[in-house]
Amino acid sequence: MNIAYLGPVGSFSHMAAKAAFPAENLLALGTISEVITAYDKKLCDFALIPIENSIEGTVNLAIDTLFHKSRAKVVAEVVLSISQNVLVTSKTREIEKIYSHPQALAQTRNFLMKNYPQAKLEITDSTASAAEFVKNHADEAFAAVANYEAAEIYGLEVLAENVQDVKDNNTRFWILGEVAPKVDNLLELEKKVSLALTLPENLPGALHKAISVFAWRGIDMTKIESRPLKTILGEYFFIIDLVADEKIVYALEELQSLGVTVRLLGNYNVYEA
Ligand SMILES: O=C(O)C(=O)C[C@]1(C(=O)O)C=C[C@@H](O)C=C1
Repeated sequence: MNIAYLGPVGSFSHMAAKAAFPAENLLALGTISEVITAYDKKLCDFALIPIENSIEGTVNLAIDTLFHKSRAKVVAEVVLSISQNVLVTSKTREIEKIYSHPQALAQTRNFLMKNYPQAKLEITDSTASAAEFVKNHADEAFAAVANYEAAEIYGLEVLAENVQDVKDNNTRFWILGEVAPKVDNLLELEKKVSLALTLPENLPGALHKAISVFAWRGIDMTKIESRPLKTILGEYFFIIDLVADEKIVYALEELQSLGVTVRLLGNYNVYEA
């Protein structure tokens, strides 16, 4: 089986993909959009994308691409503990530029500002591509924020370790596929259902009415987030995560009668990597 993920090797997505699919063929792609497109074009059996981090929140590019450009279904979630490190080619130079994925720079913002106030922050498509870039510019005073494995893979030195601003740092990854993958090696944490709701116009209190269908049935909502519909300013869709519950089917019927458009993103098991 082929599993697409945000590469290159040594990214956190790579770690999550290895944890969920230790014996499968892993396909490193350059961007999150490319990973989703590869799945949509059936170039892989499963695709793994980062969705949300405990410090920095939703990975907007992933949610937006999934909602606006794809019909892919979420068939599993993997939660990975994230430890960020500052990687360099030489420990003796004053760092001029620090490269990383925006999520990783955000997770280490305070540490970087305090310890390298002179350094410019530069965005890359992944933490591992930052490490690769720093390796390929070994004569420059550059650093990458990336994981420990990337230091080994790209032959970089670890200048500072475990530098995220909140020590307990976790990222959720969604696995896109047609059927739930066999993930026997990981601990199952819970079962969830994720929905994307679009509210009808001209319905006062539409969001209140929509989420009340879960509240009065005692269905546990673990996340709600709005993202722009990309139509006009002030129009949104809502991502809702629920703890799996057999009453959800009735809640969906009620949403339909309210005129709420519901897309079932997935009904899946959550695993700890
Ligand atoms: O850049 C990587 O290594 C990724 O796999 C992406 C990503 C993300 O988008 O959140 C994954 C986990 C970490 O939170 C930082 C970056």
